[in-house]
Formats: sequence, C-alpha cells, structure tokens
Amino acid sequence: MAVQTQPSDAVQEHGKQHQEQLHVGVLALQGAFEEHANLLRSLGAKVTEVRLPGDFAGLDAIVLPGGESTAMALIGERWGVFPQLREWVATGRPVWGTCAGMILLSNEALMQKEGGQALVGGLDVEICRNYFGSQISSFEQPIDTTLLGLTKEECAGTDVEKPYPAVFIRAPAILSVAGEGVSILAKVRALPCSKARLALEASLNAPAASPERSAKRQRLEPYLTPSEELPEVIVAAKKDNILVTAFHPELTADKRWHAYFLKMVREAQTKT
Ligand SMILES: NC(=O)CC[C@H](N)C(=O)O
Repeated sequence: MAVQTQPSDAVQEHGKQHQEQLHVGVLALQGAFEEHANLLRSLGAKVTEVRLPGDFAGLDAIVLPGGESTAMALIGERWGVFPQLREWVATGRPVWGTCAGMILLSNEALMQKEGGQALVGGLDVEICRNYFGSQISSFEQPIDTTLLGLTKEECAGTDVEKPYPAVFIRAPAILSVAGEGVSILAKVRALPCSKARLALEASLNAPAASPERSAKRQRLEPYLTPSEELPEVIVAAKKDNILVTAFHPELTADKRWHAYFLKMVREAQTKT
C-alpha cells in the first residue's frame, strides 16, 4: 500500500483554518461581554470569556467591554485578573477597550467615583468618565470611519463609505493625549454634561498653583470656556496594539470596528 507522504487537501485546509483562527478573550466580569463575543464569533474568531488569570492561556487578543468600570475594577483586582491585564498591555499584546473598557485602558481618568478607582492603564490619554451625561442622555451619532482604512471585503459587507452609527451610553471622552504615537480615529463635538463640567473645574483647584496645574488648565480650557463652536472630543484612538472606542460597537449590527480590531491583531502577529 502506498504511504501517503503529503497531507491531504482536507488536512491542509484544516491546518490553514486552525492557523488563521484568532483566539480572543473577552473580559466577562460584568457588562456587555456576550454581545462582543457573538460579533467576534460571527467574524470567525474563537472566543473565551476571561474571568480568572488562568483564562488568558492561548489568547491572541483581549476585549474589555462596556459596562461599569468601577465594578469591573473591584472584581478584577479581587480575582487577580487586573494585574494580569496590566502585564498583557505593558508587554504590547493586542487589546481593545469599549466605553468602560476605554476608561480602564487610559492612564488618567477624571470624574472618578469618590475614593478613586483602579485602572489597567497603558494609553497615555486623559479621559473624563460620563462626559456626555447619564443613561438618559444616551445617543446615537454617525461618525466617519474612513480613517480605519478598511476595504468592503474586510468589513463583512458593510458599506465603508457610510457613516458609522456610534452608540454612546454614559460614555467617556478623551480630552487630551499626552504621549507620542496615539492616532485619533474619530471625534465628535459636544460640551461636557453639567456634572462633568463641575468635576473638570474641581480638578483644576488641586493641587496648589503649580506648572502642572496651569498645563492642566490649558488642556481643559476648551471644554469650560463658551465659544461659538462646540469643543471636539476624541471618541476612538489607537496606539500600537491598544484600541479604544468611547461608544459601543457590540450594540449595532455593523461589524466594522470588530473587523478592524481583528485586522489589527493579525497585523500584530505578522510583526512578531
Ligand atoms: N456604557 C459604559 O460602558 C459606561 C461606562 C461608565 N460610565 C463607567 O464609568 O464605567
């Protein structure tokens, strides 16, 4: 009997698929993790819900969903998943934070809950929690996504020219970028809600007069001073393998942000 030395087409095909399937962890402590998992699966990824340090094994990327960043931080510290996330981000592995997840990935968060909150950090930006207001001030806003540079094929059939329907729910906004190399992917024009405005003003009162305080005043000035045009805030940004969006791409049928993230993960793999 002839010995088969070449793998059959079926085996090769299976091997190819196996090699190409991305394995994405979705932080599942609280919030909209299931919706992310479903969308990622629909784009061909294998998904694991991450609750404990042992759940990181074999992952190519992690998504931090929307929800309540303070609750996630409390559980995440207690269950030991936050220290591991910090290491994940610090070693340059791909990660995407949406809404609460974006708060967790920023190095500085204004309007924190009383007593402060733990962050994962990694992206050198200053964000303001609940910039746009409370739950009842939720809104949908079309945003331009041409900067993502996706083709129609990469977007699972979505018309990339069409504005993207971004859903904002108690969303944060990026007010300033401190470090080098942060690409701004989307902006919207909006004033801070009254609570956020008060918090921004209060943050300028401490510490005592110092060069840091005047630098901060300069950064926050556009959000506090009335002008003809509404101030612009950043709602999507990327640096190396960190992606953040203030809105909730898992709550729409449009898959372009998930497709973009998976593309970013594949590119990260070819670089290593
Ligand atoms: N929809 C959301 O993820 C809201 C985030 C929430 N404002 C927080 O601070 O965690």
